[in-house]
Amino acid sequence: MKVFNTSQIRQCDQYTVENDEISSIELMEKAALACFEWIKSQFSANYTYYVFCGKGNNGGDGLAIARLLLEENYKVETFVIQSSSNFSTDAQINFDKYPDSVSFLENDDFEIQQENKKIVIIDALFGTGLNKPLEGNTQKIIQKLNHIKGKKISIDIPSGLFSDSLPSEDQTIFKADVTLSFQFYKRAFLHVESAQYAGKIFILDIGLNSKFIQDEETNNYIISSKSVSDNFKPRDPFSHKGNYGKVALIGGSYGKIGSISLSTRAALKIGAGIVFTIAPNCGYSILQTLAPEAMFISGGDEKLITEIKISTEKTTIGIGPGLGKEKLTKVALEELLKSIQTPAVLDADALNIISENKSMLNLIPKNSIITPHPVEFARLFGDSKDSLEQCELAREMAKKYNIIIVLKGHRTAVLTPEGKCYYNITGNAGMAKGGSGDILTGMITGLLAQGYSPQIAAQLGVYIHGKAGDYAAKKYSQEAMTAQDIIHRLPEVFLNIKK
Ligand SMILES: NC(=O)C1=CN([C@@H]2O[C@H](COP(=O)(O)OP(=O)(O)OC[C@H]3O[C@@H](n4cnc5c(N)ncnc54)[C@H](O)[C@@H]3O)[C@@H](O)[C@H]2O)[C@@H](O)CC1
Ligand SMILES: [K+]
Repeated sequence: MKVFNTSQIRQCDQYTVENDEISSIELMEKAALACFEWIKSQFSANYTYYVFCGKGNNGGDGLAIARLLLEENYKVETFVIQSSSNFSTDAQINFDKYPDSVSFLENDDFEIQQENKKIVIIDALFGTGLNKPLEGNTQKIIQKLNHIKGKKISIDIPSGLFSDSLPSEDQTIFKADVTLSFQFYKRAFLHVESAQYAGKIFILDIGLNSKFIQDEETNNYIISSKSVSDNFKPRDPFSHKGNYGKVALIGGSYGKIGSISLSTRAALKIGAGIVFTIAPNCGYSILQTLAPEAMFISGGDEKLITEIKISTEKTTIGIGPGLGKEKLTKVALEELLKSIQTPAVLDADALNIISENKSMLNLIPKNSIITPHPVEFARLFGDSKDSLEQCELAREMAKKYNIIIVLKGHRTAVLTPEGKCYYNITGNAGMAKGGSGDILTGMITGLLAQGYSPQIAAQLGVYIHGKAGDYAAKKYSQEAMTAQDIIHRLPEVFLNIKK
């Protein structure tokens, strides 16, 4: 699913009005109707709705929503911000059509009866037309709204937030519980510094022109459930284990055998045919017990990996979880990287070793997948001022080193050597725990071994990992779920992809 910037969304709007049988006012009505239907499905008529509108098209949406609510006998109070600018053409039409009186706000002295707890505040003050951070009365109005208790819904985007950039710390922005956005994810919804204002995001299809959407180019995408199903390869009834690849997960050190055992189990559970684990000897009994389906290969020493004895020709390597950074381990990693010709997966301490020996970056085989979290990424490639800047740096590094970077975070992003960014929107805060990353490494390595291209293995891996995490949270709660629970929920994910 494509992510467009504000100017592309505006062009798409315009293209739709010029090429489809729909006028801009009809498009606004369609957008308002979609919001109204969503609101109706979630809230009863017992709520009082306070609708705050600006004078642009976002305000026009708000006025139309308020009218639709009134027409179905919901209790509605509508406010319009008084400003020197005129209503946009379509907002004026909706203002004229509004069947009740509205209150014009010159400052923040409006009242909302809070003893009646059932209130919904609808923010239709500013949308994608915001041209600078809010100040003066508009700023005060939003600050006051942010202190009022009630359900808060932003239309299209929280007022005060820009679609394509991140806010400064002192920027005033409406804090929504829910954002009902039209047709597309906005980049601001995909970065933690701005997404926190949007709450839960629902994308409402308002039928914008599909040819424009198909033809218009972008470098940013959402990994959709459809693209996952389209890329998924069901197992062939006539196949044998050799058809599903050979994996070697390499990692673990004394006290950190758990991490490589999680990777091993994830690789098995995601469908890899044959799985080896290369770990220090202290891991032997643990691994043979926790993952009896996998074979153990000694890493050469009791407590750390000092040698990696595996033919890399037909084996897909995933290396890093719990590996440690001992000098002998570093040498073993270096030797391994020099010997691999095919894409591998590098995580955790494998990346930390490379960040302490930057020349090793050039040893990473072409089209390999690295899976750093933001701190590991910064160690490898330097600091960034925020997550958007880090994402752009990752895009450059993916191109420069010809690798796929899975930048883990609130919304994990997969950056490709062609400069594309694929955001993952599955997953939840229950996954922000030790072990989640080890599992992701196992999953991506297991998918790569099964013949998925590195880019697709990375995309499927992050999507499936997040989705399994969502099933785990549903069953065990975000608080109580552990990384192992993510592995246990993989069956639900596969059964659903197949549906
Ligand atoms: N994308 C789409 O397909 C559709 C978009 N629509 C709506 O149109 C919106 C965009 O509308 P507009 O381009 O009219 O813009 P907005 O409604 O976001 O804002 C423009 C208005 O806000 C004022 N303004 C901008 N920045 C300000 C600031 N910092 N302080 C004070 N005033 C400021 C402008 O003077 C203007 O009056 C979208 O967000 C969406 O809600 C819908 O009507 C239907 C279809
Ligand atoms: K808004």
